[in-house]
Formats: sequence, structure tokens, C-alpha cells
Amino acid sequence: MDIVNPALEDYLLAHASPSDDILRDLVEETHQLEPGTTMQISHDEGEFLTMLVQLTKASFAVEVGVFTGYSSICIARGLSEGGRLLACDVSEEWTSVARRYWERAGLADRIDLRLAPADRTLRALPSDEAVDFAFIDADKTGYPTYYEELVPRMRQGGLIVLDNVLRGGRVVDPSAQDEADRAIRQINDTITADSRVQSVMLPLRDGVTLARKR
Ligand SMILES: C[S@@+](CC[C@H](N)C(=O)[O-])C[C@H]1O[C@@H](n2cnc3c(N)ncnc32)[C@H](O)[C@@H]1O
Repeated sequence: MDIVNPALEDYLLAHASPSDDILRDLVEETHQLEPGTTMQISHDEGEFLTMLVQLTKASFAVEVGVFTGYSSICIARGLSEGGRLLACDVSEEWTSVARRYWERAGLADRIDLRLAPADRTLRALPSDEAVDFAFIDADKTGYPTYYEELVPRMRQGGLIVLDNVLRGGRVVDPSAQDEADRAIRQINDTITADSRVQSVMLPLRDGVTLARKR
């Protein structure tokens, strides 16, 4: 199911601020890998992330799901002076590509990569409300856990962004019942009912939720 009419989607993509050589090369290199660019966020979503990080004036951000580093670059670029991004993933292979591009983008010194299951990395974070911005884009069955670990650690006004919350429209298809479908429906319902956050779901690419800690 198309979330947005494909012609309009192309039009939207063409009307975000232009990309740059680093991100273009990263897309091209990722295209050669086995999963290709299917897991990578799109250019307009990347611009949106940078803008959100800037608007929240974030200095400590957490990313769950690095892959080859596209979203990490977009988040790290938006951080305020001296800001840090804690980037969680389990793949040495894919994040080795990310590391090269972080270096090239001059961002390597502001990104801490943790190669471990993200639930473990998040649980090990201090419980004070220090996180300004978080982006969740990893294994879908983990979303409920990542969200629950992050909410108490967000500062007031901090923003959690979740990707793929529409799962290509599967969320409204009653026959779509795999583990990931159920986890995404669960987290979508949890967030809507969660009085700790103010939330909105946007039809950007595969669906993006913004949850702002009250
Ligand atoms: C959709 S991709 C992330 C795409 C990335 N945000 C980008 O812009 O290119 C999902 C990533 O989550 C990682 N992942 C899967 N299970 C994980 C887990 N339990 N903990 C941390 N990362 C995990 C995968 O290795 C993969 O790199």
C-alpha cells in the first residue's frame, strides 16, 4: 500500500533542501551492499531529522539503528556545539561503513558507537533525564522496549522519533500479523495513550511518530 501517491512522493523528495556529496556517496555505496538502500532513511527524512535536532537544541542524542550511518550523520549535524550522539547497533560490518562516512563528514568525534543489543545499551544509561533527542529505527519487535527505556531518560521537551510506524500500510491490514506488525501496532497504541508524551504520527515515507516528553 502506498502511504503517499508515488508521484507526490517524488515531488516531496525533490523539494527538500538539496543533498550533498557525502550523503550521495553513502547512498551509492550502501546500494552495493546486500540489503541495499531499503533500510536507509530517505533524503527528506534526513533533512527532517537534522531540523528537529536543531529545533530541540539537542546536545545529547541517542540513535537506535545505525546501519551505514545515514541517519547518524543527519542527527549529528544538527547537534549544538559540543553535542554527542550515542549510536546503537549490532552490526560490525554495516557500521564500519558508517564510521568511514562519519570521519569524512567530520563528525566521528561526536558519535559514540555501541556495538551491542540496544536494549542492553539503553538500560546501562544513567536514569537521569539527560537525553534531548532520540531516533528509533532498528528491529521492529524491539520498539516497545526501546521506547520504555528512553521515555524516563528524556528531558522535559525532549523528542523521541520513531521510524516505520505504518509498515507500508500493514498497520491497517488485519491479515498482517507477524511479530513486527504486532509490535508496531502495540507501540503506536501505547504512545497514543501515554500521558507522559504529546505525540503525532506523520505520513512521511513509511510513517514517522514524534513523541515529545511533557
Ligand atoms: C533500518 S536499519 C537502520 C537504518 C539507519 N537509521 C539509516 O538511516 O541508514 C536497522 C538497523 O538496526 C540494527 N539492529 C537490529 N537489531 C538490533 C538490536 N537488537 N540492537 C541494535 N541494533 C539493532 C541493524 O543492524 C540495522 O543496522
